[in-house]
Amino acid sequence: MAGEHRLLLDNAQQLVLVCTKGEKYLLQAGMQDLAVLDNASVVIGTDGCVKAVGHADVIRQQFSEASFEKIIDCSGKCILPGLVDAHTHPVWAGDRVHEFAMKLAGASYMDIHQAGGGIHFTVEHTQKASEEELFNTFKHRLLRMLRTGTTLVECKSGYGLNLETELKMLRVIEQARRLLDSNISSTYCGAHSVPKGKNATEATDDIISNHLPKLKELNLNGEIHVNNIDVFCEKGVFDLNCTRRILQAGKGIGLQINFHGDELHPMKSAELGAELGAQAISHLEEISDEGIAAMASAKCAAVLLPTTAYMLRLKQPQARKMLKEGVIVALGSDFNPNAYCYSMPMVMHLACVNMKMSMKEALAAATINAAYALGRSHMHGSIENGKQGDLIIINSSRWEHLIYQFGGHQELIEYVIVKGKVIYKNEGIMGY
Ligand SMILES: N=CN[C@@H](CCC(=O)O)C(=O)O
Ligand SMILES: [Zn+2]
Repeated sequence: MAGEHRLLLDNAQQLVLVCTKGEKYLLQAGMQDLAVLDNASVVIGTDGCVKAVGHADVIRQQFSEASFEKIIDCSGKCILPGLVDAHTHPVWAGDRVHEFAMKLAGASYMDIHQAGGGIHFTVEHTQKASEEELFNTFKHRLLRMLRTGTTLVECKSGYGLNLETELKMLRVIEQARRLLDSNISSTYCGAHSVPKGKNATEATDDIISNHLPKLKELNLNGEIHVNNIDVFCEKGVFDLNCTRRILQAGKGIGLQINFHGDELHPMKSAELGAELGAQAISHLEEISDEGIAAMASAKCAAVLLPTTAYMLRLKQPQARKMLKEGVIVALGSDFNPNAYCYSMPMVMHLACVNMKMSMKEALAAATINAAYALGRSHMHGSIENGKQGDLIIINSSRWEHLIYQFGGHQELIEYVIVKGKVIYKNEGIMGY
């Protein structure tokens, strides 16, 4: 094959494709057969998409007449798809390190929330922050995520609660979508908490009558691109009825339903999500057996968040039961001021140790299935012809090291590539 191409990744020890037949997601059985090639190469075209994958000698022969803007020798290294983080809250001002100390001393997440801290604390600071300040900190966080291998990330609003600040957050997400290399799925989460001075029904009415019509207008005229609608469906926050009303209204303006459910109390959120055709539901530590069955048959992805269960010492979500019963299991970092973790390699490690997933299951959950949870698995989540050329190269001869070396991703990840362009190269310590 002649012609000009953007990138050749030559002769990797292992090339982890994840899947090969255009699967939109992998269920438990498919996760066991994760597609991995030995001594393999990848070609990315000038449009940023994958043009060829295969054994190195075959690719060399096929492309002997071609020219490449860049060639990377991957001998002894592994190539994996860019990681997908299916759940983050990355736009905010004011950290909550003081609350971490309170939780270590025994306070629960809800104790702090009901005393006016938690999300309320972050809302107060985010409302006061300028758009520029929010963008700068958000940018820094996205760059840190990229360095840990995340190339597609879901980003929520939800620390504004009033229309003005929610829109400020969504504009910040939009600016990043336009200016930075990260691929972003944007989520309106105005129902993240009940704002001070309103009850849940009043907040629900405000969202449906004022927030969503404005979002629809801004989405239509292209000022912002919001993809998903989210609600924190929880005892003392938004009950099932308010959640249903908000999600239905969001779906009515064309947003995918992707919400927080069954985290601290059993709420029947999973049953509701399945009924409403939700693309995904996150947390699910308290899901019912009926909820698991309903999500499996509705093909509604379960976005499990191992950092939250770990930091809040919650019971672990039942990953094994969900996998066994045919639920599409995905992973997210839940990066937020409560769970300060950017790293999907660490999330996969926690999923393996605490939720008893295998490394293959964790990788599928952090790639193709996380992309499915965002409705993006036709272009992301695996290395297949026609998909976006988002990849990471690790300096190890076995891909499992990305999960095994807890916290070792900083040294292991040598390149992060988005649309065939190297956007991060780890140069190591000076002089070594
Ligand atoms: N549970 C609700 N929302 C977040 C926490 C947000 C916060 O505490 O600021 C979560 O997914 O864990
Ligand atoms: Zn969350």
